[in-house]
Amino acid sequence: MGNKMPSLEEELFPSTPGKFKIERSHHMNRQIYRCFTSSSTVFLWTLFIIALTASYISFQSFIDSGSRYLSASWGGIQWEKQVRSSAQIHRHGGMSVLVTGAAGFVGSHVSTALKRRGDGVVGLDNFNDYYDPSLKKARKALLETHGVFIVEGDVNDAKLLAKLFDVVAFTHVMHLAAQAGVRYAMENPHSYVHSNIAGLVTLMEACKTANPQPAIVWASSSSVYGLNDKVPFSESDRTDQPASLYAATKKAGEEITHTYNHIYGLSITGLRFFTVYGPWGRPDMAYFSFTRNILQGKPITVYRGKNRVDLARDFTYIDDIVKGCIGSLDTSEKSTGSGGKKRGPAPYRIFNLGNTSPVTVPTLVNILERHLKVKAKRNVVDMPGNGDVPYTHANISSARRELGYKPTTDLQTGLKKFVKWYLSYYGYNNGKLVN
Ligand SMILES: O=C(O)[C@H]1O[C@H](OP(=O)(O)OP(=O)(O)OC[C@H]2O[C@@H](n3ccc(=O)[nH]c3=O)[C@H](O)[C@@H]2O)[C@H](O)[C@@H](O)[C@H]1O
Repeated sequence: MGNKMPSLEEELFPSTPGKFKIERSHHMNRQIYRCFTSSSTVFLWTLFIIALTASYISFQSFIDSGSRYLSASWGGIQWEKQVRSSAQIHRHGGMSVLVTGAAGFVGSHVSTALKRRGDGVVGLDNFNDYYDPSLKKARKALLETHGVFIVEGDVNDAKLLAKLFDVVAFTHVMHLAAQAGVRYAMENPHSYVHSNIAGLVTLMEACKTANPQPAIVWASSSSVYGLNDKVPFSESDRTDQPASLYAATKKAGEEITHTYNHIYGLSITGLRFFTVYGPWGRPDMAYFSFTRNILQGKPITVYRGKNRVDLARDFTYIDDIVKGCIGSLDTSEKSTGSGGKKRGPAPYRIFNLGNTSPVTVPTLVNILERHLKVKAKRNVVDMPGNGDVPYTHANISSARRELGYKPTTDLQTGLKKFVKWYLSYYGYNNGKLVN
């Protein structure tokens, strides 16, 4: 009877202090030990899992960056050095310009002109095969002799754009990278969405985030006038009736850039180019492909409009366009935002850059025949419903007033220069192929 069963409380907290001490400390030690061993196990396991996750993530990013450096042609100390040196400004009050589409027709000419007068220029081009990439490589090689470095990459590559803005505080972006061509849009519609819409948005995102934000000048197109039949075309005319997907993406570009101007304070100038031609031009364009076919004795297809009316274009010579581009860069005011925040209103401008004297396509062929001294084999067909418009004619009074734009080259003179370049580039001597 004397052996009373200890209560739970007594077992845990016995009344004899010494015992309590011993018992308690012994018990507590066991508890603490148990507790410690279990929490240390958890702790160690947690540490182990964190370490494992961290090493997995860093391994992944190592693989990612490794493969990026292996597959992409950008990045690294040497690359950054080339970018910085190309962006170097060599005149007082000069600018540093990122030229997208720098290996393209207009891009290569604008880049050369900027570099010549002492501005910093970094090119960006994806060298796609819409037309012979060897012509783009040749333009690149020529630009290198002028000290312009072209980064091989796409405007859809946000990481590359961020890197470029990280390496150089560009004051301006001359955005000329695009999927060009009116009729090709029926063959490959998605390439227009990829370059002219998605690529433009990616570039705008990079520009709005950049600090300082650059001012942007970019290539829209005369094709935005679409079915508008009020001539000459003025910037305030209707542009809501595009005749091709190409035109629709350029018009969308005007709206997209307007949004970035409105929300983020980006300074925007959109240039509506009118059928630009000249040396180092685009082989997909009529004057270029006609020249090739005439010299090779192949027939050319000349489209004709409704009621047998000849098609006509306000053909504009490349040097005039370059002056318009540079005038736009020089007069564009600064963007007002920084770090993605607007600080005040910024300018939003649109200009026609044309020649103001439309010429019919058959007249274009006559001029080429004279310069080439070869008769064309013409195949005249009714214009298929492929996105073409019958006639373009620019009213350039805004550009004249605000940019000092004044075209000086007529089609006859401009084509003479083109033919001279064509013959020497493709190795013709007196019209005969020499290599
Ligand atoms: O101003 C623009 O915004 C656009 O200009 C240019 O488009 P277009 O004016 O269509 O130039 P281009 O193809 O040289 O055809 C010229 C004429 O030849 C006719 N044409 C064409 C090909 C052919 O085989 N036969 C023919 O008669 C044809 O019907 C047309 O009447 C740019 O390519 C474009 O990217 C965009 O920048």
